[in-house]
Amino acid sequence: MAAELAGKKIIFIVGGPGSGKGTQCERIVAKYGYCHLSSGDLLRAEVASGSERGQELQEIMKRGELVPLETVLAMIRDKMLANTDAKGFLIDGYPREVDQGKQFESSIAPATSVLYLDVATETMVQRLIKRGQTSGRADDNEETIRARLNTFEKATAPVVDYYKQQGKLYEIERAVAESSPDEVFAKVCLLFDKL
Ligand SMILES: Nc1nc2c(ncn2[C@@H]2O[C@H](COP(=O)(O)OP(=O)(O)OP(=O)(O)O)[C@@H](O)[C@H]2O)c(=O)[nH]1
Ligand SMILES: Nc1ccn([C@@H]2O[C@H](COP(=O)(O)OP(=O)(O)O)[C@@H](O)[C@H]2O)c(=O)n1
Ligand SMILES: [Mg+2]
Repeated sequence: MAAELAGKKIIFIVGGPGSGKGTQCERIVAKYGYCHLSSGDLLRAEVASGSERGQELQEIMKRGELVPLETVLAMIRDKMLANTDAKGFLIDGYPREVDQGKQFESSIAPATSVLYLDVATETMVQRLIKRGQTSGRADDNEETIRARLNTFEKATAPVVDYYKQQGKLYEIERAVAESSPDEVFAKVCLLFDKL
């Protein structure tokens, strides 16, 4: 447990590729002042740095596979410890596996809540193909999108059940998660207003 993070709200933001995690995190930051840490963005920053580690990460991400647990956990921890004045943290796109969640909670701090956006696979495919037209992301192409969805189904879907059993899950059900960002955010606020 990192003492500097005691008492901080820590919310895992979980959902498939293109489920709207980043879109909701932007709105949560604007309204509630949390620190938004997107694991995908942290990894892309390492890739953009041109480091040798970045090149290795890029290869994994282009295959839609998961990078080593220790790598992404260390990146998130460093960023949290550099932002201890934040009132809370949004850990976007993490955990990707149950073990990642356990490692985070034992070595950094327990998660206060887990926000899950449930969106249908084909909806996510269409959203990401559209985003890919402007995002410039190396993984927003149909082949990698399908690989990421497969990774999500196999490795990350169990994370949802794990935190549901722990009573920590706050689910945005499909009917809402597939509507507009405003409607999703209205439901998201019901969680953050009571934290
Ligand atoms: N209709 C609709 N589209 C959305 C919503 N949220 C996000 N989108 C669109 O879906 C695409 C993906 O949204 P992101 O917020 O980047 O999704 P993400 O979960 O962060 O995706 P990854 O970073 O790839 O995991 C974007 O192009 C958004 O415009 C929503 O609530 N409704
Ligand atoms: N905890 C994490 C987060 C992202 N990643 C990698 O980074 C990529 C981009 O993550 P992201 O959250 O921006 O996008 P999605 O994969 O969710 O669509 C993932 O596809 C993984 O290859 C990872 O391996 N482990
Ligand atoms: Mg995102």
